[in-house]
Order: sequence, then structure tokens, then C-alpha cells
Amino acid sequence: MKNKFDLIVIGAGSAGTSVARSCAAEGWKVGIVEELKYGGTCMLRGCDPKKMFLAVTEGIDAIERMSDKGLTTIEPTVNWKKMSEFKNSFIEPMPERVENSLKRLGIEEFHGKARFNDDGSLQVGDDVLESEYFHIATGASPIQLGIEGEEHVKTSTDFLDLNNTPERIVFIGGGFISFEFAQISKRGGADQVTILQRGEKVLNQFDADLVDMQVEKSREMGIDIQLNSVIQKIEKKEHEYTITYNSPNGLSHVVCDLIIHGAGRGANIQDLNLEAINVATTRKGVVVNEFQRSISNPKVFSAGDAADTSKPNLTPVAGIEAKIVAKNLIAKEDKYKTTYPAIPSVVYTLPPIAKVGLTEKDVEQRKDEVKVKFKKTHQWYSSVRVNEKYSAFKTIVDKKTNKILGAHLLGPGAEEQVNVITMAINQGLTVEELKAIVFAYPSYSSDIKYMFD
Ligand SMILES: Cc1cc2nc3c(=O)[nH]c(=O)nc-3n(C[C@H](O)[C@H](O)[C@H](O)COP(=O)(O)OP(=O)(O)OC[C@H]3O[C@@H](n4cnc5c(N)ncnc54)[C@H](O)[C@@H]3O)c2cc1C
Ligand SMILES: NC(=O)c1ccc[n+]([C@@H]2O[C@H](COP(=O)([O-])OP(=O)(O)OC[C@H]3O[C@@H](n4cnc5c(N)ncnc54)[C@H](O)[C@@H]3O)[C@@H](O)[C@H]2O)c1
Repeated sequence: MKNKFDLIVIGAGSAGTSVARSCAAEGWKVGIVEELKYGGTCMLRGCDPKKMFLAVTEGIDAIERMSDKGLTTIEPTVNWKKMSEFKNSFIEPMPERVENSLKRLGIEEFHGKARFNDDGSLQVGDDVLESEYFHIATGASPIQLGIEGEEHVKTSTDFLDLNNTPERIVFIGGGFISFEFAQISKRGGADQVTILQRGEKVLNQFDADLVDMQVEKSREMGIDIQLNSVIQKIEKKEHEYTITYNSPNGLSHVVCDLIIHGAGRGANIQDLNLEAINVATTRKGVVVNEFQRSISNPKVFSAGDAADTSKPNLTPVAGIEAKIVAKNLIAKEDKYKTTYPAIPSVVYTLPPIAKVGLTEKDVEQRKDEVKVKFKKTHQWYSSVRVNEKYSAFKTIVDKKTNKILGAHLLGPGAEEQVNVITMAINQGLTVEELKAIVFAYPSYSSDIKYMFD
């Protein structure tokens, strides 16, 4: 069957659905294609389900911190199956809700894997779709590792689908996924949790001093973090796996029941046959200009994890880019440029580690022009109150303007404090102006003023 549209969106996640909605609201004939359930990674396989797991394990963390401070409990444990049911109670109704909200706007939905035909039409199962414009919002998936036995490696989605506590689990890579999920595993009752990181540093985008503290905390919890570990091969014997890796101690092995990929994600564009519509790509995705339009085919736009932009693959970034796609499509010209405000980022460990703006490394070349303040805050009231040993901040301020250039936070409340500081940065507030804001006391936000001189 042949169908003709004004716009076809490929991918029903954060970067796709909002563009479909905006154009449909303008009276466009819009189609959207999704090969999995409608809703995308963040809602169904990423941010949201992960934080439901986190909510349960926060209980374990709180009990551990407060057990000799008056909180008496019987040995707390996580019932993984129930935790999984709790998570499913949130995500299961979502695809239908997303589909209904799209249908209400008259958007036609297609279920299946999209691939361009050589004549420029889009094939989805038996449907052939033609369109004036295409928006590629296909997201990202785990990169190939090029390791012997990599077929045994499972994904973050598999982890979120587990119904039972993993007993011996190894995470490949020392980034967001590995740290968040390793802590969930450990607090969830796993006996042996290992992170194998290829380089000498983990959580590379975050402040090194705070990361060192997070590593110490994770090791104290019993997570084995192996640095400079280059995996040679993965072998399966009956129900267990042996990973052989080169480490500073020589050839080493770890035996486990489950291996999870946390070694980075790359754009989902390989199977789209983008050559057929002359769309230039790199390893990082569709090459777009500052209007989110393909540099080689003006009828194609892209945003989110599928687009090769300079920004990290995060949900707020997908949202910013998608908004620009919709505005330029509706304007029918390149009218709106993508500009990124300061974007906060959080690793949802306990305690969380957060960042916004420049790092100390970014300002290395202009040390005389900036004020860097680093302080451990375990003795501050907010950390004492919840008995958190691991808490600290580093702030970077421009000496001349007294405006905030960057903030790095570890500790209880970091994920919310970073939002307040992001607001200050994006509003161009000086330190004095930020300090003049009144916050409820005692609260994590009320600590912010003491992070700046
Ligand atoms: C485990 C995990 C945790 C995360 N946690 C956070 C977090 O806490 N905070 C944060 O900001 N970010 C987080 N992220 C990143 C965030 O989820 C992504 O940046 C965001 O979802 C990207 O949105 P998107 O619309 O570009 O892609 P997606 O949401 O991935 O949507 C793309 C959709 O396209 C579909 N698709 C792909 N190819 C085709 C095809 N050929 N045909 C049809 N459909 C196709 C896919 O099935 C998918 O549903 C996390 C990611 C993961 C994996
Ligand atoms: N809280 C959040 O915002 C959040 C959470 C999860 C995922 N995400 C998004 O998803 C992306 C993917 O997450 P991720 O954790 O997979 O990647 P990541 O980019 O955060 O970290 C990957 C790490 O794996 C290491 N690595 C790569 N290949 C390796 C190998 N063969 N052996 C050992 N180590 C190896 C890298 O050096 C790097 O440190 C993130 O970059 C982020 O954009 C965000």
C-alpha cells in the first residue's frame, strides 16, 4: 500500500514524538514509525524505569546510613521481582498512552522497522511511505565491542527486564550505565559486582575529584572496579561466563552469570539505508547543520541520539533539538538555530554526582581568570543529617564578571541543587544575585550560597 505524507518521523521517543505532535497540530499529514513499543528509550528502557529501581534501593541506602542513628530495622532486602513489577506498573501503560495521544492529533502510526528504498520511499513491512520531509529520530544502541564472545553480552534493557537478583554480574565500561546499575545490583542483593573499565578513569565527563570519591564509595559498597582492563575474550561454560582481560596485574579472569554492556552507545542509523536518500552520516549519527537539517539532503532532519551534534546523548538535549526541527519544518525555512543553554547531567548513583557547565579541565588554560572552589561537605548539616560521608562540590566562577561557569556536585540533593545552579547560569546571574535568592531552610538548595565566595 502506498501512502503520501507531509512528514514521516522515524522513531517514537523523545526526539520523535514531539516533532510529530507539533507538525500535526499545524494541520500537517504526519506519519510516525516505531519498531518497538511507542515511547522510546528514556520512558521505557532508560531514565524512568531505572529511577524506579533506584527508588527501591534508596531504602537500602537510607537504612545503611541511619542504622546506628536510631533507625532499627530487620535486615532489609530487595525483592527484585516486586521491584520489577513496581517498575512495570509505570512503564506498561505508557505505550498505549503515547499512541492514543498521537492518534488524537490525527497522526498515523506504523509499527515496524523502517528502511529507505532506493527510490527514496520508506518501507515499513508491506507499507511504502512517501513524504515531503523525513525526521530521523531513531536514537542509539550499544556499540559493537569487537571482543571474542561478545554475543554473550546483554544490554541495559535486558538488565531492566530482570525478574530476579543477578548473583554475579560484570559491567563492561565505567560510564553512566555501569555505575548506576552496579549500585542497584549491589543494593539489590547481588553477591559479586564488577566493573571492567578499559581506561584509567571512569565517568570521564565528570569532575575527577568527585569521581574519585564516588569510586571510593562504590568500592566500599563491595563493587569491584578494575581500571586499565582490556577484555580479551568471553567464554561460556554451561550457565556461567569467564571474561579474560589484560590488567596492570597481568592476564586476569572474572567468572559471572551475567554480563551487561555499559561501554557506550552509537546512533541507530546503520539499517536505514540512508545512502539511498543521500544523507551524510558519521559514526555519531546524521550530520546536521545548526538548523537540525541534514547537510546533504534538505528534506531530512534529525535530532536526539541519532543526530551527530556536539552534545551528549541526554533526554533534555533530544528535547531542545527536536523543538528546533519542528520550528524549522513549520516555518518551511531555516529560521531557527539550535542553541544549547547550560545542560545539567546527573549520574544516578547514591549519592548522585552532578555537573553543569565547564569542568576544571576545560579552564586549565585560563587558571588566572577563574576562581575554583573545591570542598568536602560531609561535615555540613545537610550531609550530617543523613549521615552521608561522601559529599563535596567544586564550583568555577569567572573572576571578572563573577558569573558561574561550572558546578560539580556529589552528595545528597545534588540532582536538585544542580538544577538551581543551571537556572542561575542560564539566567546569567552573578554570584551575588544567586546568593540573594532566599531558599527554605534547612534544604539542599539553601546550601548553594555557601558553595560560592
Ligand atoms: C539505560 C539508560 C539510562 C538513561 N538514563 C538517562 C537519564 O537518566 N537522563 C537522561 O537525560 N538521559 C538518559 N539516557 C539517555 C536518554 O534515554 C536518551 O538520550 C534519549 O532517550 C534519546 O531520545 P531519542 O528520541 O533520540 O531516542 P530514543 O528514545 O531511543 O527513540 C528512538 C526510537 O527509534 C526507534 N527506532 C530505531 N530505529 C528504527 C527503525 N529503523 N525503524 C523504526 N523505529 C526505529 C527505537 O526503537 C526507539 O524507540 C539513558 C539511556 C539509557 C540507555
Ligand atoms: N544518568 C544519565 O543521564 C544516563 C544514564 C545512562 C546512560 N546515559 C546515556 O547513555 C550513554 C551510554 O551510556 P554508557 O554507560 O554505555 O556509556 P558511557 O559513554 O557513559 O561510558 C562508556 C565507558 O565505557 C568505556 N569502554 C568503552 N569500550 C570499552 C571496552 N571494550 N571495555 C571496557 N571499557 C570500555 C569507555 O572508556 C567509557 O568510560 C551515555 O553516554 C549517556 O549519554 C545517560
